[in-house]
Amino acid sequence: MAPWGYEKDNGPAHWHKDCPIANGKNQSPIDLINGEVKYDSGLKPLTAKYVPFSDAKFLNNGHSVQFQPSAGNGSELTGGPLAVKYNFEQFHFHWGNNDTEGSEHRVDGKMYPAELHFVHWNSTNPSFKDAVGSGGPNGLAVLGFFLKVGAENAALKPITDLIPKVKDAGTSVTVPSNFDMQAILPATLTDYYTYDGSLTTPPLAECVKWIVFKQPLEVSAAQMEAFRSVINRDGKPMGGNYRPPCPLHDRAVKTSFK
Ligand SMILES: CC[C@H](CNC(=O)c1ccc(S(N)(=O)=O)cc1)c1ccc2[nH]ccc2c1
Ligand SMILES: [Zn+2]
Repeated sequence: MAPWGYEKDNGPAHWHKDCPIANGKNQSPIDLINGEVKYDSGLKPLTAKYVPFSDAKFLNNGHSVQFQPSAGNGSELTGGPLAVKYNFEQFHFHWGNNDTEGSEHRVDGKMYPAELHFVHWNSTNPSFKDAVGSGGPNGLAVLGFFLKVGAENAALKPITDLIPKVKDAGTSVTVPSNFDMQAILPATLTDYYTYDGSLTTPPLAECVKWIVFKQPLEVSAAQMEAFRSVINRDGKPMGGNYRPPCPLHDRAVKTSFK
C-alpha cells in the first residue's frame, strides 16, 4: 500500500491493512457525546510546565506540521488523570480545508476547524518510542485543544508565521529560542474530557491517555488560512488530515466538569 495518508487511495479506510489495530476497541479519535460522559470529581486540574527550547524545529512531515525539540529539557505534564510525570515530546495540528471540518475529536457530532495535540510520554519509560510500545493506555498523554476562528492567537503567531517556510513536505525550520510554548495554554487547565485511546495515525497504538479540553482556543482567519496553504507529499493541500471518529465500544469518557 502507498504510504498512509488521507487521500482516497491511502486514507483512514485503508489503514487497517498495515495496522490491524485500526479496528481495535480503544481507537481514537471519538465523538465526545455530552449525554454519555460521566463527571469524575476526583479529576484534578493538569499542570504543564514548559521550559523554552533552545533547539527546536518546526517541520512538515507530510501529514502534519509539527513543533519538535531536538531533546527533552524538563518540560513536563502532571496532575489530572495522570499518576506520574509525563515528558513533553512534540505538538502538531490537524485541520480542514474549510471551517466546517478539521478536528479529530467531535463534541456531540460537531467538528471544529482544527485540533492541536500536545504529545507527552510517561517518564517511567527510557524513551518516547518505549512509551508508545509499553502496552496499556498510560504510555502517552496527549492534550487536545480545539481551534476555532476568532481573534488572532498571539501565542501561536510565532508558529503560524513559520508555516510558509514549511509549505512543502520534508521541509523544516529552526524555531526562535524565545518561543514561549507555555503561553499557548489557557491559564488553568481545568475543564476537560478524558478517556483511554490511541494514536490517531498509524501505527494507531492503543497507548494514549487522551485529555481533550472543552474550551476551544481561538486563531484568526489568516492563521487558519496559513494551515490551508500547507501541502502533502502528493503536492495536494494537507487540509483534511484528520481521522474520522472511532467506535467507543465499552470505554467510559470522564469529565472534570459537571
Ligand atoms: C511510534 C509512532 C511514532 C510516530 N507517530 C507519533 O509520534 C504520533 C504522535 C501523536 C499522534 S496523535 N495524532 O494521536 O496525537 C500520532 C502519532 C514514530 C516515531 C519514530 C519512528 N521511527 C520509525 C517509525 C516511527 C514512528
Ligand atoms: Zn494528532
